[in-house]
Amino acid sequence: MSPPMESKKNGVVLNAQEIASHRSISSCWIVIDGKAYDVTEYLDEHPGGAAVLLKQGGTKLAVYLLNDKSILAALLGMHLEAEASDATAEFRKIHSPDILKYLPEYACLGAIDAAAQAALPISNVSADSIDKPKTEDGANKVSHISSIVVPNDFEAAAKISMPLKSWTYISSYSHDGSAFRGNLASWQAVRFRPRIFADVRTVTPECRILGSASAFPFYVSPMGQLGRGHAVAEIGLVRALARRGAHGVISTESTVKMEEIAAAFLEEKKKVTASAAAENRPEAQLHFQLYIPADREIAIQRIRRARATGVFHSLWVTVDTAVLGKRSADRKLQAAEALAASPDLAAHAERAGFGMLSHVGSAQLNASLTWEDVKWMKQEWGGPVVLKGVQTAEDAARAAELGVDGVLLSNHGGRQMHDAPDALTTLLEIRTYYPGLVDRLEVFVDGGCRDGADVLKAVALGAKAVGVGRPFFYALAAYGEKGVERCLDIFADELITGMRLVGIKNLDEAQPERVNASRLLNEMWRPEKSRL
Ligand code: HEM
Ligand SMILES: Cc1cc2nc3c(=O)[nH]c(=O)nc-3n(C[C@H](O)[C@H](O)[C@H](O)COP(=O)(O)O)c2cc1C
Repeated sequence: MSPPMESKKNGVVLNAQEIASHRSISSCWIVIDGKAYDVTEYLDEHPGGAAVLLKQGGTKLAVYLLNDKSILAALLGMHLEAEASDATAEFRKIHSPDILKYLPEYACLGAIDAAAQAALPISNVSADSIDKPKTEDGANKVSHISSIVVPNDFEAAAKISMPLKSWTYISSYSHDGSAFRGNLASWQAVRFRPRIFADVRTVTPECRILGSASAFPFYVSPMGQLGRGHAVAEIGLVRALARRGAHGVISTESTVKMEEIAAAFLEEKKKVTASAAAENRPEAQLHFQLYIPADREIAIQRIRRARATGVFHSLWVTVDTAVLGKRSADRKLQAAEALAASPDLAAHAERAGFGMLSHVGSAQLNASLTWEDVKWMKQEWGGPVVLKGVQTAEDAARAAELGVDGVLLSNHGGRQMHDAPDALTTLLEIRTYYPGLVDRLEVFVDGGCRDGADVLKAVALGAKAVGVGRPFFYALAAYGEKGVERCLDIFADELITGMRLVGIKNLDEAQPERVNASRLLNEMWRPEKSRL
């Protein structure tokens, strides 16, 4: 990206009229937080597409520093409705607070003065401005939370309550969804072998995750951009976790600053500590998920910031994202949005399905990582490290050799390599070819788990805990933090009922013979048969 002509304006105070005149594909300026940015050269690189930026051209995004509005509301326990008319709210609910770092320095044209700021029109274009197709029966009311009884019920509620673009972001998968569907199917391919006469009046699903007590062997997976679901965003999530004594992993791409998430979590935890201690319940715990950007310095700063909060127990480094997977549904929407925005964007719309367009820019991800990088990450963090997105037994074994504390077998919810294995099959691979490995490091699985009882299947096969993603995003989107609490309750209830019906009093009794995984074993990779 070469510096545009306007960069020479750097440092000069710009007036409103001048800014307002830059709203085309050949020159597009936007104002964020009292500063003008020339995003002309960024139009083609913006992972959210050119159309959304062009629609903001020549206007100001009147930035409330996110913390002022949505966080305050969250802390006060208010349910703040998303502000459809304020583009800043749109900007903030999609992007992590650090996002402007990805614009090159020369894109910042400089501060604008108060008079110019006041004279500029406020953008009121929503980033979610694409109309939703009408539902078949025309019903568009989210049902009462009491009608949500299984995790999948949240999906329908979220679909009704969310704008199409945000809904697509959460529900989509890469390519045609074969890994996504494989994940869902894998859980049903394993059956229980229930035992009778086990006196299951009292059962406990408590366990330890990386040395820290957990009420359940499941946790909320890291998901970026929770602000797109609900104004309470990550704050609502961690407050619900604190109240239920559950574990959750916080994404690098969170819409709220990690320090604010940590503070809200601590505050809520303080309120419930006494009752947790009285009932002898484990306390909630947060972990931090790290995307490693191309610039190692940025990664190190991120790790240090996370560590400095003193809240995150472990670091989960995502290793399945050398580049972003091909998210077909998002790409189609971006193309449609560009075409609808302006005929000038036809060429852009055609390119939206390829390359950098509709991908996270290369600066955010890092395609050059090798096993060597594990050393500095471990050193920087200085606590438990988990590799998130391991997909073969060999890589899990290599991680153990390097002294990594855990591996999460995952295909990113079917959002990365579209023909990737499901986590349960990879777990079977580990048990078959490296039988001692589950005792050398903690093995986690995620992808497609939609039933609390299913968690027990993974534990029986040697997993420490199961990550659950989309159901919690949907729950938050449809019902705010109350939805997250209900989703946790549903998973816990199903798990405990499952333990009783299978005849398991505690998780030590969840051993491989309690499940029949023959169908998945049939599909497992067998080197002796694969040699060509
Ligand atoms: C000018 C500064 C901006 C930068 C540097 C920027 C950067 C990015 C980046 C890196 C992403 C990838 C997702 C992420 O990591 O968060 C993204 C996605 C997106 N951005 Fe921006 N953005 C900017 C402005 C805007 C504005 C003003 C809007 C509209 C209000 C917008 C709307 C979107 C949308 C809709 C997505 C797609 C999210 C998805 O569906 O995956 N962006 N942007
Ligand atoms: C909307 C969405 C956002 C996600 N964001 C991240 C992320 O920021 N970092 C990450 O490592 N994984 C991310 N993931 C992957 C999840 O952590 C997890 O691996 C996956 O969702 C599990 O599959 P499930 O949604 O079927 O339960 C995301 C998944 C979804 C659905």
